[in-house]
Amino acid sequence: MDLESNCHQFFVINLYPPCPQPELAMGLPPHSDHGLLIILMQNDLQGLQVHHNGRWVSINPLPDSFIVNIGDHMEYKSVLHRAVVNRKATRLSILTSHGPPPDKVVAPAPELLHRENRPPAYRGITYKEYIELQQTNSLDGKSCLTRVLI
Ligand SMILES: O=C(O)CCC(=O)C(=O)O
Ligand SMILES: [Fe+2]
Repeated sequence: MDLESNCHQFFVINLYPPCPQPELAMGLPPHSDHGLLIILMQNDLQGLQVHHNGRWVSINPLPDSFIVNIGDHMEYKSVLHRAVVNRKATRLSILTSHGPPPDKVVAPAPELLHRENRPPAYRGITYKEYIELQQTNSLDGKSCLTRVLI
């Protein structure tokens, strides 16, 4: 397989400086990640929270470990998460995100729809357009997947 033309990798660094009023600020608003697989490392500070059973749960950083997230394009439940800030120290997270090429239209696989005899639940959209949609401020705390539901 020609990996260069069949996938797209992002490298992201998030820097969250100390915040005097963390209860009034948000490091990164709620979202689920685009792409297939996201591998994240962070310094030894809490900040990442996942939405679980209707509430935000803080993820304790484990030394020498990565957090692996499933992205929206895996068609498996991607998790809604956010990053909060703190009063005392700078938090850093570094991640790579792996997805299809930007111009690739991602849509439910016709073979699976046919086998299940079901209409598609999502409209087809290029990976690039999906990322642009995900970066808008109009998601209102919801996963971008809700924007491509039919
Ligand atoms: O800083 C974090 O732990 C989360 C970063 C994140 O969710 C992202 O960049 O998509
Ligand atoms: Fe994320």
